Amino acid sequence: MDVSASGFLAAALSAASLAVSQRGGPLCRELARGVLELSPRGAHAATPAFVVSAGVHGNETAPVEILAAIVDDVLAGRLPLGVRLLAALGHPDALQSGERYLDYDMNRLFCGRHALQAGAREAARAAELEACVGEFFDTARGARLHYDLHTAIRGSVYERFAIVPYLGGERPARQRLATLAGAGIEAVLLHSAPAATFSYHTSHHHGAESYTLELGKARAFGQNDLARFAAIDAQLRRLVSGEPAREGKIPPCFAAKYDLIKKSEAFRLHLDADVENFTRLAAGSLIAEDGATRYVAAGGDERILFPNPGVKPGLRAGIVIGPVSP
Ligand SMILES: O=C(O)CCC(=O)N[C@@H](CCC(=O)O)C(=O)O
Ligand SMILES: [Zn+2]
Repeated sequence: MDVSASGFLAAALSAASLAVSQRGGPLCRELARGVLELSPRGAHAATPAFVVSAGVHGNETAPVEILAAIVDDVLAGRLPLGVRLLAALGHPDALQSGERYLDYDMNRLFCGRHALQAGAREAARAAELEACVGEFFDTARGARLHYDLHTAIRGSVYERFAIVPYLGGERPARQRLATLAGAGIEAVLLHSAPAATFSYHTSHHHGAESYTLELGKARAFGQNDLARFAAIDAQLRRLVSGEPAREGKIPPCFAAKYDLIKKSEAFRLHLDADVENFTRLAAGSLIAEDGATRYVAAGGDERILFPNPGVKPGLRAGIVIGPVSP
């Protein structure tokens, strides 16, 4: 890592305990490496419980810098705390090496899926994070919110977008979409099936209002232009301090139609190497093929999200999406 880290981030990266004064400030409990629970004095069961995670992928560093600065500000008394906050730096070892993952994509290992990849370093960490959020939400009787902060490998037609985990066929309330817009979110993808992601885990197993937030392009520590993240930073600070969230105009919504699954090493993606997320797919064009399986665009404003032929066989190599009304 080529930037000097301090406070919460430095402690997580070096696997050291964070030295926190417990006098007067919020109550502070370290649940695991890089996982800190902060509670205002006088918090009770109905106090809103907010999980903010970042760095589930080790190459996505801007959200980590933002979350770490917020935690440091709360601990130093520069930002008031109005909720119970669980701040989680997802994968400190991958953050150290600047890689998306070390052995296996951790955002495919939640909902107990880690048991199927027991040898992977991410399996143990996914299980640990599941235990931390389980303990955190266990006593929460008020609002439960989870923002899992990411950045994307590619550029995007919509620079900042939210992914709503599958809600069993329900649509998120319009007010929730307005709150995402207030965080600078320009488009929303609704998943159409369960997944083994962190946001689906907290939504499905803990009844949280959960999102994966894609906030820009993935860059290494020291190379982020944090001004591009000002809207999410401001919204997080409002939510953490218990102020009303800012709302904006309902963003365009899309739904996942199907995943491009890389079944074998024969998988070929037939899109430009630099194609952006949310690029329209011309009707009838060949998107990808994998042996005898051919993925052809159906038209009707179909678009591509997260195309990545480099994933391990068995995993998602892209999502074909289409517009839906919010
Ligand atoms: O840029 C990419 O190809 C991947 C960015 C990323 O990490 N996205 C998340 C989305 C999770 C979800 O579908 O909720 C991921 O792939 O894990
Ligand atoms: Zn990610």
